Amino acid sequence: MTLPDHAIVSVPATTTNIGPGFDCLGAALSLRNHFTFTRLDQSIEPVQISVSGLEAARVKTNETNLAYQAFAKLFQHLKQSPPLIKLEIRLGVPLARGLGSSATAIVGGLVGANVLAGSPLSEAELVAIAVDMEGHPDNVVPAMLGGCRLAATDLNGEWAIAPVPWHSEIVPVVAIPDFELSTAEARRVLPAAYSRPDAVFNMGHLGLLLRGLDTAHSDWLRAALQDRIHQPYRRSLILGFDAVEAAAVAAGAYGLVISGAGPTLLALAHADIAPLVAEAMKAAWEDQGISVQAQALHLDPTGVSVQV
Ligand SMILES: Nc1ncnc2c1ncn2[C@@H]1O[C@H](COP(=O)(O)OP(=O)(O)O)[C@@H](O)[C@H]1O
Ligand SMILES: N[C@@H](CCOP(=O)(O)O)C(=O)O
Repeated sequence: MTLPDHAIVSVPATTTNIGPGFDCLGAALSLRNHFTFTRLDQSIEPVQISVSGLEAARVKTNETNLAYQAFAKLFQHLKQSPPLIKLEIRLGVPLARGLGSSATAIVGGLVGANVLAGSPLSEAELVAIAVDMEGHPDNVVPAMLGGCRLAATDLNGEWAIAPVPWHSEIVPVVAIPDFELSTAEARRVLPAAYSRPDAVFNMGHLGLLLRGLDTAHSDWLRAALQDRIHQPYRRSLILGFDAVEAAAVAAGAYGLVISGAGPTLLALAHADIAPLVAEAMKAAWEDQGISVQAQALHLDPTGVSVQV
């Protein structure tokens, strides 16, 4: 069998948690990173990496690059040496902002390696390795599969993944500030255990959110976006959170949550007012002296895609 020498892998950004769905709910968004893998016959280095686009200078160009680490991990899983490659990365997803940039790198590297290896692994096997590398499923699952997804383990510890219907009138609006917050740092502030009232609060709100996303029932959505598992501990890491939340709600959003581990803030809004909500969030954050990019996005239905 002749193995492919080339693969262009495109992976969407993701927004996760969406209020009460900590570490289990996430949705793919209409921003993408591209990873081009080309097999080399000869090279002094195992990988030659170049990065272009948004904040390119901040991405590592040696073997510690996360996309390359994922590429090498897949060959390690196959008990093979990774081929010599050139890896070209084109960035459209801002780094360390709570939009799943690390998940794009993990999914991009694993899928690129699988293509160059002749596609020996199934989608489910790739998802399992990706979750293992990322440490939680909510980014890598929608990055791989597209849409909004809920992921939980089954009785054997395998991932049971359900698509979450998302009403077309509900628009995700993101405000992306010009400062970073690493996911590892934002996880360190979380408690190790929670009270029964807090657990019950989040179970009820996650259930309500799933029904609200399906129906666009505004009262359910307004109530559902509350959370007691991560946001109470993280909001103080995000200067301007209260002002941006107040502005989004005043402009008519159903509510505002931290996207992933932050610092990007995500409002859900009816399609008719989404651009106004984006403007209000941007103005409120700029009033705090912070540069911000705000935009109404849409859900990415596709997930990872490959051109050989
Ligand atoms: N396209 C990429 N290629 C290689 N590594 C990346 C890429 N995007 C992100 N990373 C790595 O992931 C880190 C950010 O991960 P993380 O703190 O989890 O933030 P995010 O919320 O964006 O996933 C970056 O500092 C970088 O090391
Ligand atoms: N559930 C995770 C999600 C982290 O997402 P990221 O996009 O910030 O990497 C968490 O909340 O820690």
